[in-house]
Amino acid sequence: MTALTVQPPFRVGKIIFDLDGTLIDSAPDLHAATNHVLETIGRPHITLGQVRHMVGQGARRLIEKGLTATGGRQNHSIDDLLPVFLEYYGNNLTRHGTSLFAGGADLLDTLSATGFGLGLCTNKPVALTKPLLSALKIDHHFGAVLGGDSLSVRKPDPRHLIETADRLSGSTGAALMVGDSSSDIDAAKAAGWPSIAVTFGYSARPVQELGASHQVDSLREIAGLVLLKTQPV
Ligand SMILES: O=C(O)COP(=O)(O)O
Repeated sequence: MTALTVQPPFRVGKIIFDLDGTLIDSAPDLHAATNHVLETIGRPHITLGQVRHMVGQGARRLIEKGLTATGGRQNHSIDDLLPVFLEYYGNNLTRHGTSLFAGGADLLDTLSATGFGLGLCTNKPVALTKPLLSALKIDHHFGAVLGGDSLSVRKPDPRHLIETADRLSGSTGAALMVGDSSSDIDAAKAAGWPSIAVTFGYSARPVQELGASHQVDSLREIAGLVLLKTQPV
């Protein structure tokens, strides 16, 4: 864990997680789906490293960035390419190796057992999020799951986080956001929440510049940090 100068004492009953780049390494399958779209319009493939920095603002933005990286938008319509992406990705959510980051399963088990209300707030379409959580066997931990299309707003709009927390039943008190990108941390700041940024995710910006309350180099650090600084309320 990297200690920052400001360390507010967490006192939260709810923890909201981002998905891609935070709990799961989904880049291999997002990479394959993006290249499938590019292939259908005769564009060259892009690398896994490029895709890692393109994830976090939903499927439309990923396709747009894939086009930009391979010659520009030109006359291609995202509306036409989105179904191609969603069909391929929906059929291949874990085929190329999408998996939990190290320590993810234990972390969720510990937090659930301790009584935290856990929510998931991602910019991924919700219809793909739920089967992915099931495939990775972590769906039962989350009392609320919101995707990028669940509301009319999405991260970095704080209402996406706040609504996720509000839909958690049986837990009260303030919430903590755990994420990897500026969308996550900006949304938490706008909501007035503390946040933990993971350093192993997909942020295009250096994580220390995101302004999170804390940052961690592994999911394994979070239980100790949260249990140390919070009492579920
Ligand atoms: O960009 C996406 O599809 C999802 O990204 P997120 O899970 O980091 O919000």
